[in-house]
Amino acid sequence: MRRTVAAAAAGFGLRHRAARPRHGLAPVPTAGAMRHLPYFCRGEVVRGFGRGSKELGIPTANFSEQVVESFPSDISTGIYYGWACVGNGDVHKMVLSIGWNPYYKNVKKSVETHIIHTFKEDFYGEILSIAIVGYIRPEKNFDSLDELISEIQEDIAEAKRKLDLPEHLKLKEDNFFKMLGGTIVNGH
Ligand SMILES: Cc1cc2nc3c(=O)[nH]c(=O)nc-3n(C[C@H](O)[C@H](O)[C@H](O)COP(=O)(O)O)c2cc1C
Ligand SMILES: Nc1ncnc2c1ncn2[C@@H]1O[C@H](COP(=O)(O)OP(=O)(O)O)[C@@H](O)[C@H]1O
Ligand SMILES: [Mg+2]
Repeated sequence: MRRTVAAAAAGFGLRHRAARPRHGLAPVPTAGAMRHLPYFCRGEVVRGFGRGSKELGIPTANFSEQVVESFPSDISTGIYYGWACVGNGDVHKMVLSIGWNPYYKNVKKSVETHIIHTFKEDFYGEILSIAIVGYIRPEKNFDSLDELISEIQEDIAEAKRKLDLPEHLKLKEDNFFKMLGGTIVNGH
């Protein structure tokens, strides 16, 4: 497993210290999120509750419990963005949710990646590789499913914009994504 490059992460953190202010709320501190970035991870895609595609229209590739537990225990729950590839496929932009999905009151923590790309078919059982490069916001509860969906759509728009910045684009080319069929980390 590749972890934080301290110097890069420190500079990164200063520029991204505050989450975007929404609904007039003050930005929240994000030290617990940024300290670990960029964070690289690989693992098998497993089944979740099947809500992403059916209820939200936004599928999320869920990591196994073992991979979830391999994340740093002090990484902030919340919504992140970065890069992802399935197997040895192309690298795409992604948004990621880490936590308990308060709208659904999940009992187990999940780490779920929505890849900003249209796939022809599901890829359960495949190896998903991700580089988490930035933090967007904490997880929230919502009064309705429509509010959750529109917030996720905003996250996707923000991720698309941010990932076009040169400091993020360079991670798309990282050697981590070039180890085709190479070492699988996190025990998978
Ligand atoms: C970008 C993004 C943001 C999300 N934000 C929230 C959130 O604020 N609150 C929440 O309860 N769930 C949030 N989720 C998680 C969804 O509720 C979850 O992906 C959905 O329930 C699908 O779960 P499943 O994979 O088990 O089917 C988010 C997911 C994504 C991809
Ligand atoms: N763009 C995408 N991003 C993430 N997963 C996708 C995407 N397109 C198709 N999928 C497939 O959809 C599955 C996720 O759908 P979802 O409804 O969240 O089910 P689950 O609850 O089993 O995670 C992924 O495991 C993957 O096989
Ligand atoms: Mg899912």
